[in-house]
Amino acid sequence: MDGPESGVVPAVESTADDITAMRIRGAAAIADAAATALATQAERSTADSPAAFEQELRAAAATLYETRPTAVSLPNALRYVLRGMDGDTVAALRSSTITRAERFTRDLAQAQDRLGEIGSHRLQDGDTVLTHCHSTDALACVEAALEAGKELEAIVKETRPRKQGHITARQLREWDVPVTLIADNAARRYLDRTDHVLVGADSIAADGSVINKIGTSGLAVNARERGVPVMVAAQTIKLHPDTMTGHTVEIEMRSERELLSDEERAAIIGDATDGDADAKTKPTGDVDQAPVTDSGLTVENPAFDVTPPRYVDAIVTERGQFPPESIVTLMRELFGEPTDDPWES
Ligand SMILES: O=P(O)(O)OC[C@H]1O[C@H](OP(=O)(O)O)[C@H](O)[C@@H]1O
Repeated sequence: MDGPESGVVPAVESTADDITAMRIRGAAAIADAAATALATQAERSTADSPAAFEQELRAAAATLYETRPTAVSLPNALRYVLRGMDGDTVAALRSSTITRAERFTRDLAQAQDRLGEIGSHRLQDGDTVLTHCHSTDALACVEAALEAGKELEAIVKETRPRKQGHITARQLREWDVPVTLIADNAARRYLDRTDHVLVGADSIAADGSVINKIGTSGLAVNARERGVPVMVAAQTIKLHPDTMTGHTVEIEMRSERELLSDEERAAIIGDATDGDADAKTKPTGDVDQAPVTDSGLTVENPAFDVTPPRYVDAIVTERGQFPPESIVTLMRELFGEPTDDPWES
């Protein structure tokens, strides 16, 4: 149930819209926004019984959960906050939920700082890092290295189609790091000048596979061929508990409009009147159904890919750095046996 009858407040709907449209993006930022939205739901709820309050919170979590499928930090954040909802009265439930969400946000920031410090030890004075997309966890490693007095340079992949590499470049320039911005296709050539490939993650699977922005896997394979180590910066909130029981991570398929304008589509298929992309594609995020076209032109836009563990040298978390093959030990320790999602009841 969605909409006013579910009791979900407009602020939660608006956060969900922002995540779907990627106005809020990046796995950590999404988790932070989702936890904050649950706190807002708790604060503004007009539920008149504990059961109604809990039902509203579950509906709000479900609304947020439905936005994007790949970054596990989102369901991990929702689960964490909902499991802290405790009390026999609406007032007690409200206050425990808000406290839990605030704790989540605080812990998230602290974990990133700690991760950054650990990751910075891998970076030597004078090193050049090559980045893909924009990851606050990856940048935390650079920031900590700079604070330790090391000088670094960066080669920044543009990261089509949404060019999040520009966000990385802007942040690095604010820190005075010399930046060389390159097209994605140029990455292999620049690996000769690279000391570390440094990327973030949206999810880490139990076998140590890294699910990150599309293009990460090709970059990692090329880096291995060139002998350049690949370092993945990922807080433990990126560990995907369901993969311990054999589930795979859903790869988000985004709109073809991120790749192709109506005009470009019309130019390819040779029919200027036939440019309405929405009329020809299944909705964004539906991975089971490939876009359907009546023009013979199919456009696919996966947002993420899977890098097998053999191409990754280290996963850096706030709990230390791990070879990817041993990450499952940390997952068992943190998550134990997976249980049902609290919003699915
Ligand atoms: O949590 P932090 O390290 O900031 O970001 C992690 C990852 O989230 C982003 O996904 P998107 O841009 O939301 O599709 C990128 O794939 C990035 O590597």
